[in-house]
Amino acid sequence: MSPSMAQGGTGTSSHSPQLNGFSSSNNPKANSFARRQKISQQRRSLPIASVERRLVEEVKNNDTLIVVGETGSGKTTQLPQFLFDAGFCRDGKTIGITQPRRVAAVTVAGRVAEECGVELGQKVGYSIRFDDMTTGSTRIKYMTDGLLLREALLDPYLSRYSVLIIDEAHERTVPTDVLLGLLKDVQKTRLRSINGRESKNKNPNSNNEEGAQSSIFKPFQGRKLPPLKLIIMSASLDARIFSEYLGGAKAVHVQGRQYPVEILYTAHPQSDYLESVLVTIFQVHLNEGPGDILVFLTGQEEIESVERTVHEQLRQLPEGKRNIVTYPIFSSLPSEQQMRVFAPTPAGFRKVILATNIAETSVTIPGIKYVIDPGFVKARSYDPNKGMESLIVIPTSKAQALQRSGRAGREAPGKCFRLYPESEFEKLEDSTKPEIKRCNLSNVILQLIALGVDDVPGFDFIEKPSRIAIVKSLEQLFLLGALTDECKLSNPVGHQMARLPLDPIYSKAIVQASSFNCLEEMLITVAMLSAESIFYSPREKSEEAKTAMKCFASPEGDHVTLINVFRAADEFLEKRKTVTSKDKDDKILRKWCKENFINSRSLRHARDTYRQIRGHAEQMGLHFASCGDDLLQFRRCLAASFFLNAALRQPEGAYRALASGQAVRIHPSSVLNQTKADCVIFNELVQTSQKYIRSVSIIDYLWLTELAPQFYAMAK
Ligand SMILES: Nc1ncnc2c1ncn2[C@@H]1O[C@H](COP(=O)(O)OP(=O)(O)OP(=O)(O)O)[C@@H](O)[C@H]1O
Repeated sequence: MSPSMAQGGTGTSSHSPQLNGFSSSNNPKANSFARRQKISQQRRSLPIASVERRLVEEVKNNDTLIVVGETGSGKTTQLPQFLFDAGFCRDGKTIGITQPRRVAAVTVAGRVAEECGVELGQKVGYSIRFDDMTTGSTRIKYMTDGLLLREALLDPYLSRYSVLIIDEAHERTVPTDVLLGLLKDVQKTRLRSINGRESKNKNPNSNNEEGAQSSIFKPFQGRKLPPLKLIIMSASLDARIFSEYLGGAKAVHVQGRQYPVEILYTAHPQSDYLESVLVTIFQVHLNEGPGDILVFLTGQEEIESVERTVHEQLRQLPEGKRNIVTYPIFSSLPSEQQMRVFAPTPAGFRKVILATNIAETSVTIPGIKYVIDPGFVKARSYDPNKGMESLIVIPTSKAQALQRSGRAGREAPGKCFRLYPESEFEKLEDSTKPEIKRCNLSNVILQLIALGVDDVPGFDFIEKPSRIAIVKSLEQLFLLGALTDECKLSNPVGHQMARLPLDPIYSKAIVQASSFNCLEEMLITVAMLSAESIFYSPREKSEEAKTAMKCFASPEGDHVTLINVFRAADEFLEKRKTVTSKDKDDKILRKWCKENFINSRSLRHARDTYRQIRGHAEQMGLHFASCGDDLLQFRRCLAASFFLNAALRQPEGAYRALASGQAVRIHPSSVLNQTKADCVIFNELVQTSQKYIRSVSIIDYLWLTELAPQFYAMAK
């Protein structure tokens, strides 16, 4: 396909190409005084600036407040500063703001620190898993919702906070939903600690008044705690649902947006949205004025494939028009690489950012004027009856489409190209189905129990997960040995599992590996499994890639194969002895990866993750050992950990997953694709044309009854 080919229907109006003279909002040479002036003027022009006084009054008068305002109106960056200025951090208290995504917490904190003229980590900071940029002086703290939930494990009353803002609540991530229930309770407990003061949310119709329901926490006996102000915030929120849940909380709407975003639809549905993405990128590049492009795709593989094709097609353009630089951003990309998308666009170039929904909410990426939205997202899906979680590509909701278009129009007017007809937009769901209704709950349940919630089905969820999903997850935790018969954390396994920031099945594998003398191998395995697609196979070199993979392939399966890759990279670096400079290491490793058809981004992610979980395991005092060449021991540990994902070969050649009874096949990317092992364990089930299992290793069927009698003795 020629990049200059115009495809009817995206509705772009033609502009004469203006390929030179791109400007970036982040000129590093700008004099700091001028920059401060500019920022202060920008702040004053935000829609939220005109309602500062009113918002502060509303927060003073209401313990819980819902704030809804257009994308880019200034909620995330300004409201915490208004509250700080109004004295909410007196007595050394902190204002905490949660974000569903790490990248948003980090970049917004950076922006607010700059607006306040302070160094990041002083008055303004952020805290995300494995990265804490706060100090004793931090008063405005951005963090992920998951991190605040973990903080609650250490301080159930979250006593350092005077205000907690749950931002982007429409995303309805599991941690956000759970936090809402917990924070309601923290508010009640804190109020009770000050002479049973009445809540300031006065709603005669509310059946959720303070005291109507008993606290999940033990009665508070101790010092008086200041009241907690709770603010729920989003651009695309059905305020009614939240208000009803939060005892009739008041909703405030911030009117207006800073710059308009023109929305364009295709005339017809697109049969191949990736093709349409490519056409639209080049159409914008060749026909529209200056400005960077943000494209939403569903995952790493798709992003990397579009990135390659953009570069191939660029070569076909006249020399003066090849001025595109591409940057990917997805969750498993190491954070320094994620941050590259926020850097100023090189002079004379147009930046094209290829992103998953990681860049959908909260972030402001300087320079973005055009958004291309094919309308799809990869979402978790869970079938509690089969106990199987999978990732599927589904259409976005209207709320997501709105958030995506809101990434343009933040510094100047923008355009959003939705690659589907307007009639399709009308058919989209209004909001995204809450994650808690479509994922395995064992992780969150383990955390709730660790927080002291005894009656998980009775927990005050904003929308209750199905009873069967709760029961299945409790059953899974019990089978993993995390819970006792009384549904308490077991000692020490359950407590150890709750301390590890991983899915329980992986926490169990790590705790278990310690007693199988193969902790090192299991840490590598879990780290490698956390990265998407370690092997990389370009279409035009698929035979070479297959040969390269054979050098690492183990007849025992994918887990040992992944360990082989990890260790080969380590040995290679060791031989080159380049530990003096991380940059040099990275460069050499990238070259090695390229030669061996390994995805260097994924390997770097795995190496980072390995270091982080190893740190946790060491802190917990787990017995650190390697089983060396005795991989039998390691495979027995795989069976003892992942026994819920075992499959038996059937006479006709397919496999049957033992826990769910589903017919599955080994994925073509597995090293065991051609083998005829009788019994295997796996880590992932993907549904494409049929059900495939990925990350597969051979085990002995008898190990299951020996090592997991709690399940296989029952199942017999
Ligand atoms: N890193 C940044 N660089 C430049 N401008 C920024 C940056 N962050 C924020 N801004 C400016 O501040 C405005 C308000 O951003 P803010 O994140 O507070 O809005 P919001 O209402 O929370 O939006 P959303 O609902 O999309 O999260 C942006 O539209 C943009 O003009």
